[in-house]
Amino acid sequence: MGDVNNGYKLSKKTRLQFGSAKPSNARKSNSRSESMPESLLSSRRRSVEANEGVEPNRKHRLGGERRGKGFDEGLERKRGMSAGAGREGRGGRMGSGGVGDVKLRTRINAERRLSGKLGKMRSVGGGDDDDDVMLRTRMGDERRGKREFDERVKARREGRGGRMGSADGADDGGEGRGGRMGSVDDDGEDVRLRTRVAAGRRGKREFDERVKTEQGMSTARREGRGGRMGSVAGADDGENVRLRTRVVGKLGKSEKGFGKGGDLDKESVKGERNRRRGGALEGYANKKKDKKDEEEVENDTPKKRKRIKLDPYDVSNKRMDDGVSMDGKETEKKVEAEKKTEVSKNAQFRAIQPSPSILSFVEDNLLGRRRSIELRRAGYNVDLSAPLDNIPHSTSSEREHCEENVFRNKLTFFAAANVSSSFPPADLPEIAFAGRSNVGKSSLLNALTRQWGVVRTSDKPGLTQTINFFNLGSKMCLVDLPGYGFAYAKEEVKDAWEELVKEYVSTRVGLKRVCLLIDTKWGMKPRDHELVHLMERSQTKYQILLTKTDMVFPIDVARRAMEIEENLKANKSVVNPLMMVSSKSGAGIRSLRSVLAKISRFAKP
Ligand SMILES: Nc1nc2c(ncn2[C@@H]2O[C@H](COP(=O)(O)OP(=O)(O)OP(=O)(O)O)[C@@H](O)[C@H]2O)c(=O)[nH]1
Ligand SMILES: [Mg+2]
Repeated sequence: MGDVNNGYKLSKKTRLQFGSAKPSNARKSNSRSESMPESLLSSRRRSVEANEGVEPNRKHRLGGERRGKGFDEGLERKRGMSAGAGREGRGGRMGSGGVGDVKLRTRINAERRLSGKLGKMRSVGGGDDDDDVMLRTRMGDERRGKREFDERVKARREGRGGRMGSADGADDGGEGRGGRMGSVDDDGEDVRLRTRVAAGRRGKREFDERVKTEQGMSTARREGRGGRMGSVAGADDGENVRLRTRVVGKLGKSEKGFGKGGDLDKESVKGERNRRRGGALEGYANKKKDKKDEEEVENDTPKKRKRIKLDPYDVSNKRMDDGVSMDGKETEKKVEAEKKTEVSKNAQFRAIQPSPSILSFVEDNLLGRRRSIELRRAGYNVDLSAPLDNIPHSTSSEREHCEENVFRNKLTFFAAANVSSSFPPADLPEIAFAGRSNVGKSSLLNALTRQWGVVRTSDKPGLTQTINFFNLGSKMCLVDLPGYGFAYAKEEVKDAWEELVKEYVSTRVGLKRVCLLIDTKWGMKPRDHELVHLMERSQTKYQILLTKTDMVFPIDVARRAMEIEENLKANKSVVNPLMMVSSKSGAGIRSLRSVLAKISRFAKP
């Protein structure tokens, strides 16, 4: 057993180290081979065991020398082959050094073949066996086949055309235009494959030609040439129908889009489409149409449209100008209505055409709002209070005396009454001044007598709360009445004032005239009319005085005067003319003095 191991080890060392053996390696390998199982021992060992009777070491040495000699010869041959035809792939074998080496090389070659390196390897040792022969034959065939293939490709690139045939196969009857890649072994399988590929190319080519033709025909239809799409292959079968459908879809047009002259085999396309859908849509459409017809037959009367009923009190659906009453807006609308009424009254007021006498009176007395420069041009000294009550173009720095002698007397307060029983005895002709609160009654007394400060005045309505009697000398008595209407006083107090005034103007003996003061800006109010009716009933002479004329335009002063005269022209107790005054500017004061002086002059005690 130890010889066998030594023979195995020595042959390997010999191959690697040209036959030299080393005892140390033998010992090492011996110890290793003892553990090697019997099944793994190679045929090489068995051949060594066949040389029994020879000293193992000597046999090994002789064999190694012989093998070394044969190896050298094989190596020389191999070098020559490698430099010549061996490199060109013609094969060739290296010589064998011995019988044992044949199987070893065979084994090594088999291992190398398995590793895929066979095509490039050369046999190290000699010795031919069947496997190597077959292997080399196959390798040579492959090399030849590759070489021939390369030659064909080269010839084709140089433009010689033709087809790439197989190395040893027959031509399969191709068209010759396309050029075919041949296989090394042109057997039946290759023929079928080429046939299939060629058929696929022909199919694609025919499809492209069809598409091109149909595109040309569709262009011709657009240009009005009409015509019908035919089948490229002749018969109009299902394949052509599908093709046209694809072409139409590709062009982005339905068959209807080709115009009236288009004869695009609509039935075929429609049939194809229905065939795809299975006719389900058409059946559904027909059923729906039939059902609609039945409903129309049953209901002869046309359907009524649904009308949406709107809630008139629903604010959310209403436009703003619908006039719907909304919370908090009723009062606003009332105010707006009143404003409209006021606007209409103002419009009526502005439509009044004053009489020429009134207009001339207004202009002569410079009534209405005037500018100071205008007053200066008229010769009045604007630095004085109530300048228009002065003499125009006066050189005196002081106020001239009143032209009416009666008004040159001193104004003296002598009685106040809040009830009728408190009235003083009527010894002098009395002239009373009545009107709404804050209309300027007390101010007018001061302006008439030019004695400012005798009668108390205030911008606060309701200052005068009793009937105040003033003597103007011994000739005349001036009476300041409390106002009526709005005042800063209690309602019952105001009612008492009104009753007292009414009693005084209706029952007072010695009352020669009641000057009813009316604010020029606002005109007569209902309470003014009440007092007018009362004086009409009591036949008390009254005369209308427009006050605060300096607050409005002259034309409006004339309009107001005209308006009041028109309203009171039917009254019998009213004394004309209507007087227009301004305690502030003094306009119309002199005219009023003249009127009142006549009363005192002609009044009987
Ligand atoms: N611009 C202007 N203001 C006047 C005129 N007359 C009076 N006033 C002012 O009107 C306000 C009221 O004047 P009064 O004379 O107190 O009025 P009244 O009628 O006596 O008022 P009662 O005593 O409350 O009834 C005062 O501030 C005056 O200055 C006028 O002709 N023009
Ligand atoms: Mg007063």
